[in-house]
Amino acid sequence: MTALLSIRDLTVTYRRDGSEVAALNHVSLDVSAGERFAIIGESGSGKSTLALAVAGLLPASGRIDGRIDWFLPLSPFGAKAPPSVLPDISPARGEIVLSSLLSPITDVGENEPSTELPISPLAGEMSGRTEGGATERQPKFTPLGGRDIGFVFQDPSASLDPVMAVGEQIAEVAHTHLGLTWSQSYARAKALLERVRLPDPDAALRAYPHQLSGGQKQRVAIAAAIAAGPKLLIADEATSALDTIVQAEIVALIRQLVAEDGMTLLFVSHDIALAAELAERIAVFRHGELVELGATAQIVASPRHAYTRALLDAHLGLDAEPLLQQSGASR
Ligand SMILES: Nc1ncnc2c1ncn2[C@@H]1O[C@H](COP(=O)(O)OP(=O)(O)OP(=O)(O)O)[C@@H](O)[C@H]1O
Repeated sequence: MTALLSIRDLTVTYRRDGSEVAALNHVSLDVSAGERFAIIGESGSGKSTLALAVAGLLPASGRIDGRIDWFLPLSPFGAKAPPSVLPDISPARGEIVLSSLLSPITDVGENEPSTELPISPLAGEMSGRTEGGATERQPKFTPLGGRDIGFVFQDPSASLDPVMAVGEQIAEVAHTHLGLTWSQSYARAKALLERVRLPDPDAALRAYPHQLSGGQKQRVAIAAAIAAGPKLLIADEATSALDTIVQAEIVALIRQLVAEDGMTLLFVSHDIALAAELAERIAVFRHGELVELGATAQIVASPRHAYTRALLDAHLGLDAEPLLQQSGASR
């Protein structure tokens, strides 16, 4: 499988009240294009930090070291993002590198003359390490939140604008990132509301978030996240606030949308059962460290790390059958 994302030696430290909190410690992993990849671990293990770092959404208090390399196909809408919507990545916070045409940087010279690439690996470099005195470069291209990366957060009430009709919120993504007219954008918003199976999409277009249930709001948030056709969908505890039945519906919806649109999924959850249901591979985090990474079947059937075993045991103690069935069904 072709890599979409390569993370190398990623370390994230937050500054808080004059002290430093290590959230991620020298994490390296690859995510393949088109795979469903889960990140699991207990609260505080660094899952959200990894998701935010990948999306370029870490808060200013987060210091990032290491590399995140992207292997994205070129956007037909131009390589340069409007500066106002660039993710918040400051030059001192690590290095994010983009390669194009789904070719790893090392392969660029072999497959395509780099002079013919609209975006060269160098031009795609987001920022240099300035603290060590290296040359600072202006951001020229970065995977763009909303266009290349769709992000679904745990709480849709916090991610949706309470005073904007949901149709407008979805249409705005399409208008901004796809260059559609407003009427085309609203047509796309309606089609997306149908795809996420909101009852009466016409009425839903004009609804405000407070008029929808928690599950319906999360469906709207998912519609907005995929409105520009991102390559990567990140769902960070996107079902955790929902009751079990709605949770299962949303997981099924995410699985379907990811398959239909050929997206890569980064599914962040504290729930190993949900992860096993959805993901092809699972990465287990503890205290900011990647302790185990493997195919879902291997993780569930023969975990190598005691911590993974403990997570499984904790789940099995509550509800043994579904996890095993779900992991079997996921393959
Ligand atoms: N903005 C922040 N400022 C300071 N420390 C933070 C910040 N965000 C996270 N942390 C700390 O970083 C560590 C990792 O947090 P993170 O939210 O990534 O973990 P998590 O596994 O996603 O947990 P949860 O499931 O509870 O969100 C924790 O110790 C947390 O307290």
